[in-house]
Amino acid sequence: MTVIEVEDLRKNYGNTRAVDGVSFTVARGETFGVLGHNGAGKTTTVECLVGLRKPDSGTIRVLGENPARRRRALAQRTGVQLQQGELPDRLRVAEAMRLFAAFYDRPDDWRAVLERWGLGPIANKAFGDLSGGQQQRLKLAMALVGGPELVVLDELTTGLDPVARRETWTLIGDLKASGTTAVLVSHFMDEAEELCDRVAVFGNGRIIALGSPRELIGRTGTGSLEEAYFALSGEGR
Ligand SMILES: Nc1ncnc2c1ncn2[C@@H]1O[C@H](COP(=O)(O)OP(=O)(O)OP(=O)(O)O)[C@@H](O)[C@H]1O
Repeated sequence: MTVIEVEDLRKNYGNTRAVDGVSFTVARGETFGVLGHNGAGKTTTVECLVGLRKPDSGTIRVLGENPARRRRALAQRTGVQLQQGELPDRLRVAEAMRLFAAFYDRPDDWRAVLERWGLGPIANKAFGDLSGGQQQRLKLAMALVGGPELVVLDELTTGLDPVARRETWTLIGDLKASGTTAVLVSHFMDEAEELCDRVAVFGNGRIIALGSPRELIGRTGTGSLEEAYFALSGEGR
């Protein structure tokens, strides 16, 4: 079943063509990577998917709904972690989970989610006292407490040290294994190669390549998704 369908999406900011005719689909259970350089149109696309921005034209269906019209209904079925997701420093882990669970009509048991994502031992710690990796783990748990059918994660591992990044990869692996559909926006090609079933490479508001990491590596005759990305996007090294 198709969870996301985007057809000829366009969005301008004044004279800037942020998204310029983007089409793709995401199947149920798929982990789909949205890749590309700064300003390529990734965040705008994802914001349209979750109903935070209204497209100028094109059609979007997420879980069968139009996000621009049905944002609230979709928010009950979707977990979102966008770039600017800071929490108050003094908010404790358990409080954050309880608060987020209250946004949903039928949330999972937040204590169980907290344990499942390894946050039990730090449940009483304040957000500001957590390590970067722990903060990301909490944000991921918050995105999942509603028991979503789809999660959208924007630059989940930006700013994390290598150990915390790997830990986060393991969490995403667990999420994948649970069958949850995921859209990952990332700058990191190694991450996308490891985690994503398919990726869309964005450039100047368009998709310049779409396929599994293996297909893109094969198509470009390169040895890694990072090399394939450079070959496809024409970015300098
Ligand atoms: N609110 C806004 N007002 C005006 N221009 C914007 C706005 N948001 C984004 N843009 C512009 O639209 C284009 C696409 O931006 P967008 O944030 O979607 O790209 P991105 O691929 O997510 O970039 P990054 O990796 O830096 O987050 C850029 O040229 C950006 O400067």
